[in-house]
Amino acid sequence: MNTFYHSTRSAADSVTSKQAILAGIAPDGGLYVSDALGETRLALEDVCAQDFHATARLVLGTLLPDYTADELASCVDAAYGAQWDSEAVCPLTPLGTDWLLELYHGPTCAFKDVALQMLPQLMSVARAGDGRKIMVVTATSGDTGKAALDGFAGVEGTGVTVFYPYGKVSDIQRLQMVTQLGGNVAVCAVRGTFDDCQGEVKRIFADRELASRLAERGVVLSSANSINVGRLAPQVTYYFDSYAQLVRRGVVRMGEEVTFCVPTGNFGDVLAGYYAKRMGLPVRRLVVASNANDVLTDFLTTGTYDRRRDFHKTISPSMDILVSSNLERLLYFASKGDCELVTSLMADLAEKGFYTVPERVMDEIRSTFACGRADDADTRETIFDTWRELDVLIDPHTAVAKHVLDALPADGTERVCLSTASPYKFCADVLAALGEVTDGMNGFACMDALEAKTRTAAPAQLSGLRADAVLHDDVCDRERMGGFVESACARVFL
Ligand SMILES: N[C@@H](CCOP(=O)(O)O)C(=O)O
Repeated sequence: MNTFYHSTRSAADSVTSKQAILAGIAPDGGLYVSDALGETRLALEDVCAQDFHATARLVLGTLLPDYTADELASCVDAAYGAQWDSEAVCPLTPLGTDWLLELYHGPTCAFKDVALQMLPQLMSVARAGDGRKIMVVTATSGDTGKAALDGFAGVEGTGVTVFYPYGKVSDIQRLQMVTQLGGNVAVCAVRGTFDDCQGEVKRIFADRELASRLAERGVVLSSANSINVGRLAPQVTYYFDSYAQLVRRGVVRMGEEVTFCVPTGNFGDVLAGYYAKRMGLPVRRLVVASNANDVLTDFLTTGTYDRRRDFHKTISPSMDILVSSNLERLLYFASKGDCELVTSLMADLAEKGFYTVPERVMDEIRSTFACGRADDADTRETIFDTWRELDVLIDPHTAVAKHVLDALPADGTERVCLSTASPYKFCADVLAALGEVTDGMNGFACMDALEAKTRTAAPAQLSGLRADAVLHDDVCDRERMGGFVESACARVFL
């Protein structure tokens, strides 16, 4: 057996990437990592000469080595087909003197589709011949939820349960989730924050009694969040592919370094950029852009990660996160695989609410990562200026990243701003940022007004929501989430 992945908190037990994907999270609460990361560097000449699909096969073949080439080829074809409204999948377009990497051309209009059109394919291959059924339990601050629902709806042998924070996602994000069709889906709002949802989902994964009750029915739990390596690996593709687009446009010479700026919440997206760098992509800087929930900016500046702070509800809700799960993977790699250190830092976070990282590890992190923040006023101003000066309509998360990028001193590299969602998912706040009065207007009135003002068109899958019935109206407290998952398993699988 090709043993390849182990927990960030212990290297004692290894599993294949298929097993890691089915499990979602390691039994000790750590995240699955591979010490082979960086051993195989992708040939840039190949990457620059091929399309997104071929690069996806190359990236996944490197990170998930126990999948066969044929298995990956059919996963890639199924994940990146006609459900995308751009043949390029993730096109790169000019943004003034920088570049916009448009990651929202998939079925749910957010970057999560890149991985969540793929994860169900990877899981189906991994569970072939395994009679167990999988309930994919997902916490979302707005985008992952719908992308997971869309990806897993109707997939044989799997179910998907999504928890989102009540009143803390945009109107359109909520409607995308609560109108989801499918006999294997469940959606529930939670009175609390995304961190409450994610924290409880992790506790549910660790609940041995629940696991044994579900096992009696042949059900196991897994994750569609970026804690699952099957979520993370597909996101590496667009870093390589965007670099290839820059080379093909003639603005970057092969081998020349590039800077990426990433709107960041759970740290999965920017970590995928770090994986790309370790796999040979010439990256000068990965810039972590935060909104007013700037725990990562403070961490990268001071070396102390401190979640004991006020939570801010912002106009970039998908980033309203104070516990960025994937930072644990970066700590593992930056400490050169020090599981003991990672375990003690995570224990400090759980018990004291903060941890401080040794300076040598911070030096390693800072050699690649930069950071910055944008509050809501900065975000609105950036949406307004970008539209007025560049004729480019961007969503609030992208605006956070653009604000941070604009504030950085130029470093001579070409710079790519990751655009993580369609502005129409946040039409009320985008319309208001453009100077329009939105009082008393619902999401669809704002959508119509935004189309009229900007002469752009809302994606059909968002404007079509107005005709869809609300199918999921459950709301619960954090303590009831485990019970909700168990009932969902009973309904979906029995
Ligand atoms: N920003 C996310 C939060 C979950 O992050 P993930 O990448 O780990 O799924 C969201 O929009 O749900």
